[in-house]
Amino acid sequence: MQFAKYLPPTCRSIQRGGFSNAARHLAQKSSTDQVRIVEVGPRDGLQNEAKLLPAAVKIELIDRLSETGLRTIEATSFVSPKWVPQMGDNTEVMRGIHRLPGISYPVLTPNLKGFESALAAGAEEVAVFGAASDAFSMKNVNCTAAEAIERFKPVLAAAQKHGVRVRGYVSTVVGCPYEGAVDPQAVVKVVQALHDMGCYEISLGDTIGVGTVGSMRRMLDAVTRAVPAEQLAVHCHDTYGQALCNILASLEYGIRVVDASVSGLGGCPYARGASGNAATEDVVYMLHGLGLQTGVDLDKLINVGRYICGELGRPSESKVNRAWKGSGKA
Ligand SMILES: CC(C)(COP(=O)([O-])OP(=O)([O-])OC[C@H]1O[C@@H](n2cnc3c(N)ncnc32)[C@H](O)[C@@H]1OP(=O)([O-])[O-])[C@@H](O)C(=O)NCCC(=O)NCCSC(=O)C[C@@](C)(O)CC(=O)[O-]
Repeated sequence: MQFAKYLPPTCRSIQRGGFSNAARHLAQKSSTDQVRIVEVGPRDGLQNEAKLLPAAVKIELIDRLSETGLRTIEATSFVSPKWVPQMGDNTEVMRGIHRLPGISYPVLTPNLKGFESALAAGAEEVAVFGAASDAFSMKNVNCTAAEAIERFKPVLAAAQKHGVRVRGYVSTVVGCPYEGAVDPQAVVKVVQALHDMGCYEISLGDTIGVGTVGSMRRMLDAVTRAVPAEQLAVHCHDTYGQALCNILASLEYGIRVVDASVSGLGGCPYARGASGNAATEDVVYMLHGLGLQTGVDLDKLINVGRYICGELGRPSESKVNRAWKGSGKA
């Protein structure tokens, strides 16, 4: 993958009076603010791990995450097992987890078939996933971005009938692994379509983690003009180490829902070379440092990260988790 093509032609200086001023302002103005973290490790994380884990481990992971104070835990996806074999045990996982009151366990559903299977497995919230680039959409769901939107219409109709909440995703919001930089207006088009069809929240995915504060701001300037920040979330992969900066930039726009993956698990099966999401431990540490509340117990989360990394046989991608270990804190 040629990541250099995502860099802006000139290195723009930080706008709006500087990033640290903006962050200070944010912390002062919003000290009582709550940020909801959408934990995507069991789905986005494990869908791209080379090691196939048994359903029992996934269930244990979700149950342990449920004890950390997280309110949304994306559990699995109802996609074709030929496309993503790692999620082939979706029904077993959904039936096995111990659902706690006040916690939502959404699952991904690309089409009506997926929605019907998810419903049968007891899902009460689903997510449809579109993209701002046709090339990525073709690789990911075998149809164009516009065709994917058409497939979502019956899902939304069925969800409404069954009282199921629907979240929307837009992938490749700043860069596509096949097309390069993405025009913010292409993002607006998909966000608007998902909003109009009834998604209660739309998560903006920097799928391959090439975004910078500059490109995120250009995208968010356009998107927040079309849909209120209260109905948006951000989903930042950390390939270039920019995820936390990009999340902080989105907070400046009033976004208060952040997707993250425990210990930075995962990547995207259709974006070779992309690393996992921002690690939940690192996101929580940053948000708490800003005086924002998440309701998440960082000590417990650290232990969940260690549990799943132990099962996968690899070190945590979370810097906070590694530092906690070094400092003997947990
Ligand atoms: C969407 C399809 C199914 C289209 O795949 P297709 O081959 O075009 O589908 P089709 O309708 O032609 O059906 C082909 C076969 O798939 C079956 N099928 C059809 N639908 C389903 C279903 N729901 N569940 C199980 N099976 C299904 C269907 O029954 C049939 O089975 P056959 O007759 O050959 O035995 C496929 O492309 C697919 O499953 N893609 C999955 C892609 C995926 O999971 N990607 C990762 C998630 S997105 C992501 O990670 C990004 C995100 C959200 O995190 C945000 C970000 O970071 O940007």
